[in-house]
Amino acid sequence: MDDVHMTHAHGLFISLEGGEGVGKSTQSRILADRLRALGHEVILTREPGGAPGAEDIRRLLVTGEPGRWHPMSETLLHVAARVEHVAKTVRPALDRGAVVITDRYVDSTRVYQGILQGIGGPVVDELHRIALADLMPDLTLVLDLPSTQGLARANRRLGDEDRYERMGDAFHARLRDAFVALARTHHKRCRLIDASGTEEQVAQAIWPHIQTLVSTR
Ligand SMILES: Nc1ncnc2c1ncn2[C@@H]1O[C@H](COP(=O)(O)OP(=O)(O)OP(=O)(O)O)[C@@H](O)[C@H]1O
Ligand SMILES: Cc1cn([C@H]2C[C@H](O)[C@@H](COP(=O)(O)O)O2)c(=O)[nH]c1=O
Repeated sequence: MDDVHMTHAHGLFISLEGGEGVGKSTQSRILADRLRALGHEVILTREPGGAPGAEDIRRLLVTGEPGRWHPMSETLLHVAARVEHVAKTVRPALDRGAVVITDRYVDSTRVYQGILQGIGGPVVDELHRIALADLMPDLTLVLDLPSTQGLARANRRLGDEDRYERMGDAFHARLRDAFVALARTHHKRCRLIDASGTEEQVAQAIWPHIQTLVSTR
């Protein structure tokens, strides 16, 4: 079942999703630059993070040992970070008509915690309904790349924020499959993008979807 919710009135809400190192940050930046060049106000943000309290929570999630949290604690930390992010950054920007581009959002919780860490999709969706009033992106770009290639890219620029990268090869292979399945399930909102080309090729694959979205608003 698809899940398009139009719970904001003015701006455009775009999320980028996928496994580690698929190019979400790179493509978010390219997209923001292109939209700004057309005169749009663009807020480029990320999860976990994107607001002061959410960035504090991010440190708890992306550093340390892979098993440091119970999966439910981990889920609640991501939801708490998202509440701060949406309240302080996303909603105010959408309310004044800006384009918000976020590097990860609730689909990451659905896949990482809901599927891979066993919390269950319905539990994640219920938490999202309670805590975020079901706010969903207008468009989600799911970047797809074999997990070994993504991890090789990600490992080139790792600092100490490597907790998820250390969750193992099998975890990351399953992650890719889960994102592809999610994109197919939520096909009205999601676009599956082949992320194996150059930065420019991937950006060219993304742009027509953005033009369609902007022209229909
Ligand atoms: N199309 C591409 N081809 C080759 N390298 C790329 C491409 N896109 C991004 N990279 C490089 O791969 C690395 C990871 O890219 P990026 O940070 O954009 O990915 P990400 O999906 O945001 O990663 P993470 O989920 O780990 O934060 C960076 O060093 C970036 O320069
Ligand atoms: C939003 C969100 C994120 N995660 C994980 C996925 C990533 O490994 C890290 C964030 O690191 P990035 O380099 O900024 O992509 O957090 C998660 O497990 N659940 C979530 O909801």
